[in-house]
Amino acid sequence: MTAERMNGKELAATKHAEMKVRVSELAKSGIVPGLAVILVGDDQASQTYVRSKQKMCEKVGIHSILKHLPADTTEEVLLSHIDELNNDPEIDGILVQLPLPKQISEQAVIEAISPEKDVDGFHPINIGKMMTGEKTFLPCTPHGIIELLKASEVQIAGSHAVVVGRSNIVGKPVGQLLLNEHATVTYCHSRTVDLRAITTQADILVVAVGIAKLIKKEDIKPGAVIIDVGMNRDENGKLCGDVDFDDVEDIASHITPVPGGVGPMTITMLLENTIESALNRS
Ligand SMILES: Nc1nc2c(c(=O)[nH]1)N[C@@H](CN(C=O)c1ccc(C(=O)N[C@@H](CCC(=O)O)C(=O)O)cc1)CN2
Ligand SMILES: [Mg+2]
Repeated sequence: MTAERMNGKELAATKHAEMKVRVSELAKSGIVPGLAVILVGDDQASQTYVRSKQKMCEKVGIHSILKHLPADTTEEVLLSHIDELNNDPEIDGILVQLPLPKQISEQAVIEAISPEKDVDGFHPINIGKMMTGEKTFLPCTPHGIIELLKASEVQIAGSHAVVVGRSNIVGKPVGQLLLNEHATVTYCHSRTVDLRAITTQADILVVAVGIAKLIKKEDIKPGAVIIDVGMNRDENGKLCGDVDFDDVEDIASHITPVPGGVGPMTITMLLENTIESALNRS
C-alpha cells in the first residue's frame, strides 16, 4: 500500500478560487479586506513567508500593507505601530511575523493586537474561545491541518490523535482543535519518556518538532494518517519534514508531503480569517 498524499497546494488553490469570489462579492458593498503585515528584521525565511502572504493577498483581492522594521526596533516602537493599525478602519487583520528579535516580548506584542483583528488567532482571548469551542479566529497552521483532514475524509471523531510538539503556534492548538472534533488526544514532547510506545498507538499522528526525519516506519501504526509540520534541511540541503517520508510512505494510509502539504494551508487560512474579519466590519 502506498499512502495517499494529502495535497495542501491543491486544496489551497481551490480555496483561493472560492475566496476570490467572496472578495468580489464584498467589493459590491464597498468593502476591500485589508491585512497589515509587520516584519521586524531581515530573517530570510520570514521574508519569504511575508512575500508569499502578500502575493496570495493580491491573488484573491485582499489589500495588504507591509511594515518592515529594522532588527533593532524596540518593543515600544513596535507596540505604537500596532496601536495605529488597531485604529485603522481599512485594516481588518494584523499579523506580526514570528519569531521576533530577542529584545521584544512576543507575548506582549500578541496581546497588544486587537482580538478583533488577530487573524493569526494567537491572542489569549481567541485562544480561550477556541478552547471553549466558540466561533473565533483559529490559528492558521492548526486550522489548515483540520481542513486537510476533512478534505481527505479522514475520520477524526473517535480516533486517537497523537501530537508530537507543544509549541504555542502549532502543537498545543492543533491538539485542541482535534479534541474539538472529538478525537482522543495525547501530547508528546521533549520530556516524553518512550515516544515510540505512544506514536505507534496513533490513528492520526501530527509531528511539529523541527527535527529532520525524526519519525521512521517503526514509530507509526500501519494505516496511520501522518501530518508532517516540520520544515528542515536534510544532509543534502533538501527541504524535508519531521517524518522520514520514504520510510513511512508504504505503511501509512495518508501523509502530507513537505513541501506542498501543511505549509500552503497556513497562508490560505490566514486569508480566510482576514475575509471573515472584513465581514464583521460594522
Ligand atoms: N505570525 C506568524 N508567524 C509565523 C507563522 C504564522 O502562522 N504566523 N507560521 C510560521 C511561518 N509561516 C507563516 O508565517 C509559514 C511557513 C511555511 C509555509 C509554507 O508554505 N511552506 C512551504 C515550503 C516553503 C519553502 O519552500 O521553504 C511548504 O511547506 O510547502 C508558509 C507559511 C512561523 N511564523
Ligand atoms: Mg515543541
